[in-house]
Amino acid sequence: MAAAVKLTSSSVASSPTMQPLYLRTGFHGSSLPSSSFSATPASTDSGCGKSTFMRRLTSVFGGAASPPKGGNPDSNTLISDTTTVICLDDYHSLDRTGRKQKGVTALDPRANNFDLMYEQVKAIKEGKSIEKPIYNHVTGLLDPPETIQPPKIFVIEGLHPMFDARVRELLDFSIYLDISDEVKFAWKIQRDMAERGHSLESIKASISARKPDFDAYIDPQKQHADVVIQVLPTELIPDDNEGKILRVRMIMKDGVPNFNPVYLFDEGSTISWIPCGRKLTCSYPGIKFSYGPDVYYDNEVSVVEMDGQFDRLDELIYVESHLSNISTRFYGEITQQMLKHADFPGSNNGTGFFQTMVGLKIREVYEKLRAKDSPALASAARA
Ligand SMILES: Nc1ncnc2c1ncn2[C@@H]1O[C@H](COP(=O)(O)OP(=O)(O)OP(=O)(O)O)[C@@H](O)[C@H]1O
Ligand SMILES: O=C(CO)[C@H](O)[C@H](O)COP(=O)(O)O
Repeated sequence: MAAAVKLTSSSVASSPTMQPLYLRTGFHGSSLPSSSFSATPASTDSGCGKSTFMRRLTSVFGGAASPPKGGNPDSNTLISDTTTVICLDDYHSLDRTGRKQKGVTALDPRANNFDLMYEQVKAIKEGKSIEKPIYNHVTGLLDPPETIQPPKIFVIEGLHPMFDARVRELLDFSIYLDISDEVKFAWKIQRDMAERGHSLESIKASISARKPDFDAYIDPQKQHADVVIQVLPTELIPDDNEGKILRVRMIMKDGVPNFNPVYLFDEGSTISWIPCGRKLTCSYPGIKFSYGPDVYYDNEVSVVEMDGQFDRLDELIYVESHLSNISTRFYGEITQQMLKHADFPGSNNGTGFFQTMVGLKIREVYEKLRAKDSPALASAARA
């Protein structure tokens, strides 16, 4: 089963930043059905946290992810025991020079080969290996292809995981990381200025140059996602302009097969909860959770929201125990995952918390699909 997760991050798919991440899982091998599970952690723009989300996701399935052994050192692919994550940048049809000559950005559909993307995602779901191109981010060139074998869970992440209707149809689950302009800017500064030596002007220019195509081609994909993780500035500090405290909303489509939205206290009601006090340590400005039904792009959705940040991750179990439909295998699994990756960006706020929950949801969707195809195999996998 392959899950195609698209981060319209997150992705995985920047002002309002969206990154698409696609996760697709597929069965292969003679004893397995040819159908596959595909999920897409949605995609967002560059620098919106797709990679971080992918690391949380693959960790839920166990095993470390690494590039294909003995292959191109600039491969964008990550392989672990059960999951293979491919980056849709590999379907750029124009290299860096070609885009410059034609005056198009990588976000423009004309710079991407959607026919090949569709054919290859379909082939993986059918249990066939593919010769996938590689876009080399170091040289800006298209390198010779690499062989991708069909994994159990196939994740596609990048800018356009939900752009092409044919590819969308193949996805078993999809996620979009929707980062607001303010937050995207703060993250870009943190990484590109502090860590990569870029100037403030060049970061602003790069965001502005991408914005028209981002709004035209990337952002609209979020309407197709099963889950959108929206990252906004806090509302707990009036006129906050630091962008360090975040308000994060997990928007979950109702009625998605094999997926039951997470809820707080009482399913379907509208809740506002301040968990700070004897069981949860909170420093200024505190933490506020909200939950309730809503409508998003004409779809009925359930939304869980967290504004603020955790002081102590070991106390997270208190919050976890008040959430339901979280798809954990044992009491405290979310807290355990958060503690395991305490050094990842966003581990003290709703970004890490909700990304972890989405990882568990993808695992559950995968297992349910698998159980339908082969009940015996699914129970063996859980054992
Ligand atoms: N949840 C978060 N909280 C705070 N900062 C974050 C978070 N996620 C990502 N960042 C910041 O954004 C940067 C980029 O994260 P990451 O590498 O995961 O993004 P990406 O979308 O994969 O980027 P690219 O596509 O450019 O490789 C991180 O170095 C960090 O500074
Ligand atoms: O949006 C991007 C990745 O998500 C990149 O900008 C795109 O892939 C082009 O790459 P490069 O900037 O290395 O030429």
